[in-house]
Amino acid sequence: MSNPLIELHSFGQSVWLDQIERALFKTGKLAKLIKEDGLRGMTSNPTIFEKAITGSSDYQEQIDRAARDGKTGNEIYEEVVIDDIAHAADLFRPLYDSTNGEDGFVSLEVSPLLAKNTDGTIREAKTLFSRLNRPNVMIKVPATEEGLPAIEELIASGLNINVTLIFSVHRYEEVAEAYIRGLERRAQAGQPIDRIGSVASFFVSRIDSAVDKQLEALEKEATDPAKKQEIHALRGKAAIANAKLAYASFKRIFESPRFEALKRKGARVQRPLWASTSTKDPSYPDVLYVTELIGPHTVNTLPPATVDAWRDHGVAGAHLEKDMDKAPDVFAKLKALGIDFNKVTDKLTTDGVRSFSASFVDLMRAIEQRREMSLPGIKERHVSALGKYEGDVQAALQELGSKNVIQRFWNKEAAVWSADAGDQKIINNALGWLTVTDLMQGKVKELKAFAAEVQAAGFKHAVVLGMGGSSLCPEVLRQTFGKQLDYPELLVLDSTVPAAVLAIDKQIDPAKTLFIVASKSGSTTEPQMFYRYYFEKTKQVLGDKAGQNFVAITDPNTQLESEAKRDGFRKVFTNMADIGGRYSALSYFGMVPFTVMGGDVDSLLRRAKAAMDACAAGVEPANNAGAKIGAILGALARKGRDKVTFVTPPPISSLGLWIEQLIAESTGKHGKGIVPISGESLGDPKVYGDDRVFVYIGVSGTNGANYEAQLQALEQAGHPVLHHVLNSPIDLGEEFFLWEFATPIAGELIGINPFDQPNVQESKDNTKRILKEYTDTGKITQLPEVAEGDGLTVLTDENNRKALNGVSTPDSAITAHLGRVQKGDYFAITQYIEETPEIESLVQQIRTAVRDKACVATTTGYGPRFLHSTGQLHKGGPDSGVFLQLISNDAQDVPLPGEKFTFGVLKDAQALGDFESLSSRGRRAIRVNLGNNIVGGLKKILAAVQQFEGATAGAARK
Ligand SMILES: O=C(CO)[C@@H](O)[C@H](O)[C@H](O)[C@H](O)COP(=O)(O)O
Ligand SMILES: O=C[C@H](O)COP(=O)(O)O
Repeated sequence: MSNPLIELHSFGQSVWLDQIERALFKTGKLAKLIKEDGLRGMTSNPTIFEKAITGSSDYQEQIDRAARDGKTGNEIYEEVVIDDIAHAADLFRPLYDSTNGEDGFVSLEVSPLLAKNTDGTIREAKTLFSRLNRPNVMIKVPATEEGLPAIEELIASGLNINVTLIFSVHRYEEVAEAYIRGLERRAQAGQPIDRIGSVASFFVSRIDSAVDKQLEALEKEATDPAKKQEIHALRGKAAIANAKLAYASFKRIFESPRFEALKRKGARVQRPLWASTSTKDPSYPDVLYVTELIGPHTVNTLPPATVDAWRDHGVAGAHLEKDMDKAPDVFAKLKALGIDFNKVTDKLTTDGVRSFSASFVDLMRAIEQRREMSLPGIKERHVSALGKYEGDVQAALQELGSKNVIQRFWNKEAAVWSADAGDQKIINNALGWLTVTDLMQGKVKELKAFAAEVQAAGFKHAVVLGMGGSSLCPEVLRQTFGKQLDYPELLVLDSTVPAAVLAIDKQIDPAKTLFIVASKSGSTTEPQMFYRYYFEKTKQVLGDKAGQNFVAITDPNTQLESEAKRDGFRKVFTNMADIGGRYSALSYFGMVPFTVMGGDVDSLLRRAKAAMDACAAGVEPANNAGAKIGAILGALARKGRDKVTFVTPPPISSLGLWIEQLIAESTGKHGKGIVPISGESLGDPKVYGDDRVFVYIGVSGTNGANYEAQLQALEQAGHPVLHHVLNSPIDLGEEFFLWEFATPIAGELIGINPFDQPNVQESKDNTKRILKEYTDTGKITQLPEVAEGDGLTVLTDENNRKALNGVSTPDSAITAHLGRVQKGDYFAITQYIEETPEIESLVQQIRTAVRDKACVATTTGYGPRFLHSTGQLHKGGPDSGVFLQLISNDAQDVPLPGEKFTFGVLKDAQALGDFESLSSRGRRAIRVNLGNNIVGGLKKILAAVQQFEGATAGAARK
């Protein structure tokens, strides 16, 4: 009996298999298909690989081995797919050779995340082709606009290319043109063209699925039975008609004199390859897209079920060229019904890229998950070199054990931290974060559904409007993971500086932006103002639909919750009330923005869960990952090493922003506190006093090695050094939990309540008073001037002025201020100015100069952001801070709807309120007004600091 699969070849059609999985080789099934069914090639795509790799255990051993060898997720992916493609290509090689390169090809697609990136596609295609190093491999490139030039270039470079995701005849023709141009370039350069293989994968069934859906709706709407019938008759017609038109173009193009010239040099036609040829509508024959598309110089790539169906009951015949002239009628009828076919094919292209990308991302995440399981656990990745402090830390761990602190912590006993009834009330309502990871793991589905809704609504940006605990985690995640393909870009606004607001304005279109108003209390001034400002702007473009561009994250029953309901917000995420701001990273506050930006929330929470387990009640202090960090910080702080210096290289360099708030706000009170130092560059051991402990947190396989020598030198100089090596950036989930757990442990050891922030309110109250003064009088009282000149003005309160000893120029005021720094102090630069790369670089240069000249720890913080972070420590912590507040004039101010004050006035009030809080405590502080020229002013401050005579590490100063 003849085999219908083999018969297709006598009509000029090659059957390829649209499938790959390791079992095909292991069972010998592929070899059998080639031998017995005349299979002549094979195609893969990201969805096929995703199903193969995640759906069987065949790949696990290889992934585990590669992970243990230190390979990244991407390297593992390439290794696995390259192995499969190579294996298949080797099985097809005899056919390739015997047909002189006509058939026997196996295709591997470039990452679909490169579909809009011409250069990236070219680079990756060349890498894959050369790594495979086999003549019968085709690299698949999507037929996007950006894919077309890549196709031409790759053909010209001598690669075999399978062009995928072609839906329209117009795009098909562009693909053929790119192929021919590529060949012409080669021929002109005198290179051979007889061994270049290429197919154009024209997608079939998806056309019917999309058109039929529209026809079904129209049929439902139609009342006239004849009309209904006419519409019904068009179902299942568009895909084949479209393919026939593409085939007509194929013939015209490849029978043209232009191609004839190439043919004479050995060129082969670029065969149309029918893809997406399994039947989707069960009411159609299961071999519909095989029967109708049989013709010379074509390929049909069939999934296994269609191969089996055709073998079983396929009847071959030359149908493709039948009724070609009737194909245009189908489109004329669709047009008459109002169906825009171009729109259909455009959408199919976009959806096709999106769906391959989604498969690819899911696959990478699955590999990552598997990789994680084979990698060292938290314990093995944490190393601490404590030197002479080892005994102190052991004693602290014993103290924790004897007081049963860990079990009591998990039992949520407020008495661990305070005997005071007021404190206990706060603590009892602040420990929800301990178990929020479990809760959030149950909400992943809800979060992902929301992200899909946001994606489908076409938002280009998502902007978090919030402060401190409600914005810092999203800021870290945004900086770490960056824009994800097909998801809105995440931005965070946590500044009232007009230039910062304008910088966001410049980037977004309110009509295409999702605003995430994030405020635990729901009444914090800044998010309230941001909300008002952007709601007004959005109303101007969307009218009473503006609420659809807003979501809120807030506690139950807050002012924000009722406003969100009033304004018709798209959604309100009601967070758990028993989680304080700085402990809310793993709750809705961190996870909603992360999911909306397309982040891998599953993995992040899984990593947090692993950290939770490593801190569990049953794990004794010495082995308890979080308790150990807490014991080290607490014990060292008690020994005067209270400056925890974080070294966090890219890609997680922003992590310090988040940890800084957690530690400073939790421990900086009642004259005590641990001072987090983040973002300070590493220096020579001689610039550090004996008040430091260093914490390196880096991602394995990145640039950690660059820091090794410096960290070792610090260790040798007697500084305690902790190392945390993350397997990948997604381990931030682990860090979030670990530091949340460690900080209250350290707090217990130094004797404070880590869950309140008694002095934050004070600056907020000052701000309110100053704003009232402004609305009543139209101005803000200024601080007294100390010195003025060269564009800079130095201002401060009476006590500080006296301490500066009659200085007359800004330079001398700055150096005199530096002269007040003593051993064990920290120098804090608090800048209420916009953050640009140039400004940030100058601020860091000033900071480094201060550290190196005065030999003290330094911090920097953009206002008003730091008021919700290190601001608590500045006021409530030890009197070891020396402050340099920087302000400037605003080149452009931004009015606030419904208020008499502007963003600029609000920022000025916040800066003054902050200064007054420091002043009322007799803190050493000056303000420098940079005037209109921020960059110029910063350069002058830098020069002044550089003039400072300096100190040697640890030297006491007056
Ligand atoms: O593009 C090629 C071959 O070049 C195919 O692998 C192609 O990706 C597949 O046929 C389709 O993705 C399958 O689509 P569908 O049947 O799921 O609609
Ligand atoms: O850290 C928290 C900030 O002070 C903001 O508070 P909020 O979330 O209540 O607006």
